[in-house]
Amino acid sequence: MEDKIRVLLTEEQVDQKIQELGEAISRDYAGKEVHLICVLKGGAMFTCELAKRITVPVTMDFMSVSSYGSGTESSGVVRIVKDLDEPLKDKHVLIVEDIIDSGRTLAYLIEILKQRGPSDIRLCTLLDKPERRVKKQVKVDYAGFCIPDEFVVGYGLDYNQKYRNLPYIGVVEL
Ligand SMILES: O=P(O)(O)OC[C@H]1O[C@H](OP(=O)(O)OP(=O)(O)O)[C@H](O)[C@@H]1O
Ligand SMILES: Nc1nc2[nH]cnc2c(=O)[nH]1
Repeated sequence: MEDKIRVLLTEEQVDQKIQELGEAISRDYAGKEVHLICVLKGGAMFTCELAKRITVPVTMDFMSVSSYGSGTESSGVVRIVKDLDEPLKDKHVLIVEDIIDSGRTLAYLIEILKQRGPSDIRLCTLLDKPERRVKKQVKVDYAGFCIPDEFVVGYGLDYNQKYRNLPYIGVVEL
């Protein structure tokens, strides 16, 4: 059965925002190389679109983490399913996520990546749900949109593994 999806952010709004983020990142990293870390699976589409709009030299790596949780809640106990291929020593690391919700996944990830000796670590997310934050120490350097506490899909985000391919952000009307 098809779910009913209400559009929250159109494809044009998302494209425009990614362009702006790409420009801001290119300005801030002028004269440097930025090492993008894509957090799979949700971060894949956003990372690719963002990378296309960054004008400083870019390298990319991919990581997959699984957060033990029930339903739509993450628990903060995070397991690395696929680790990075490259070391982070002396790199300007930019973690790219589709969404920060409780902040549990990122709080854990930032702690383990810091131990690998990067020059600096920043965080870029397409969507932020600040009202939901449990881990207040997670500081978002680049946020596309702050959204209300609704379960969203599209642009990499899934509902039971579906809808990651939607070119817009929507809410599944249950
Ligand atoms: O701030 P938090 O409450 O920790 O939630 C955010 C995390 O949840 C989503 O991933 P998910 O576990 O759904 O995996 P997926 O990207 O493979 O779909 C998202 O990509 C973040 O990694
Ligand atoms: N698909 C999806 N995954 C999430 N993980 C944390 N918040 C969300 C959300 O709103 N949608």
